[in-house]
Amino acid sequence: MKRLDVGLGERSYSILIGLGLHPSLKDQVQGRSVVVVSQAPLAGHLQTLKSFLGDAPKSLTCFELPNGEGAKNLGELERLIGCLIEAGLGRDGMLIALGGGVVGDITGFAAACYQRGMDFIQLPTTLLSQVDSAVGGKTAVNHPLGKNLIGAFHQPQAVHVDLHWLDTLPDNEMSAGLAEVIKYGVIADADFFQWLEANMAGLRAKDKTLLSHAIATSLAIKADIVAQDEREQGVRAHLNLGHTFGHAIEANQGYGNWLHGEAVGAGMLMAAELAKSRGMLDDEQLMRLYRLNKAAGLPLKGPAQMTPEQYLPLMMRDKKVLAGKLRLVLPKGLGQAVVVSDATEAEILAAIAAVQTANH
Ligand SMILES: NC(=O)c1ccc[n+]([C@@H]2O[C@H](COP(=O)([O-])OP(=O)(O)OC[C@H]3O[C@@H](n4cnc5c(N)ncnc54)[C@H](O)[C@@H]3O)[C@@H](O)[C@H]2O)c1
Ligand SMILES: O=C(O)C(=O)C[C@@H](O)[C@H](O)[C@H](O)COP(=O)(O)O
Ligand SMILES: [Zn+2]
Repeated sequence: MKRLDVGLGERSYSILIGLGLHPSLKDQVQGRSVVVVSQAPLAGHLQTLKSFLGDAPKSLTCFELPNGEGAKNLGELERLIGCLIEAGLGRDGMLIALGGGVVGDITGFAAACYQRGMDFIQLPTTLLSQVDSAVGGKTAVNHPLGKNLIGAFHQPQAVHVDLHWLDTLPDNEMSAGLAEVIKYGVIADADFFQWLEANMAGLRAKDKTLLSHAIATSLAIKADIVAQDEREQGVRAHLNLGHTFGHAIEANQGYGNWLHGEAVGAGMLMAAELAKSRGMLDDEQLMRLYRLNKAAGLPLKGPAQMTPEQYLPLMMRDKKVLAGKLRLVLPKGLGQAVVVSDATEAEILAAIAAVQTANH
């Protein structure tokens, strides 16, 4: 079992990564009224969780969210809050998110809102949620006009990562998670990027030793950044590499038609093309990113029907926009990132077009 700590003073918590659930999870729910939020594909894992918790909770209610990104909306949030009220949850209750980023983000937001704030635990079951969304306290639902536009910063009490959960995860969801893993290499760790180049096939084959290393390295980077800048006033923006483009793709295509990780994968290439045009990335570094995304099974282009011009208004809804100016995260070589606020429309359109016409 590996343990990492997210150091946020009184909001600090631990991340436990291993095969099987850690006994401390039982202590965390002991004697409390619990609502577990999950989805249909997790039915087997939900049964295992219920058996593991046994009679530790005072009561346990299950709430099933519909499948897919389309469920991360205000209507489902209202339905979930209705379930909490009917289950008689008070502020001393506990929410558990058993699922991927969709379950984690909406459950976290419900925990932030319900009775003005209650505890919740993240049990992330997709690779993406294990390396990224379960940690850091960004909680949200989508608005039809933009991703994650309604949300709050609200940290979980604990994050438990059981590698067994990934056994049932479909291949395209593994690839989506690998996009965020690659992101950490690009923004913060050139050695990790190189390690990913050497081990991508093994990761896709779900080798547990490799996955454990990739998850722990990713979360160590994320925990360090979040501890420095919980509310994204500075360095946390680096975790958004590729997302200004990627969120535009998700909103344009209709939520769920492009997976978040797929859109981020294409978005990272667009940011990298822009960085190359500014001399911040050389040809070889750019090619390495294309090759690594390809090895991860990620798309190497944005949606064919989406024109570069269609990206711009959606990108302007990004939460990093300040004083009406778009701020973009760009790679600076491999292993570092910077935020720029002077990218012109022409540069952005050219970067998108470069990805759309590249032949890799
Ligand atoms: N809060 C953050 O910091 C943060 C970070 C990254 C992404 N996100 C958000 O996360 C969401 C994407 O999360 P995701 O990629 O986990 O997608 P997801 O939550 O939609 O899960 C993908 C699919 O896999 C199923 N599934 C989950 N675990 C499974 C398992 N073990 N076996 C079989 N099926 C399983 C789910 O039911 C779902 O159908 C997006 O909404 C994105 O905006 C948030
Ligand atoms: O934790 C962060 O900070 C991130 O940016 C992680 C991203 O992978 C994640 O998709 C996040 O939800 C995007 O943030 P947003 O503020 O653009 O919604
Ligand atoms: Zn993301």
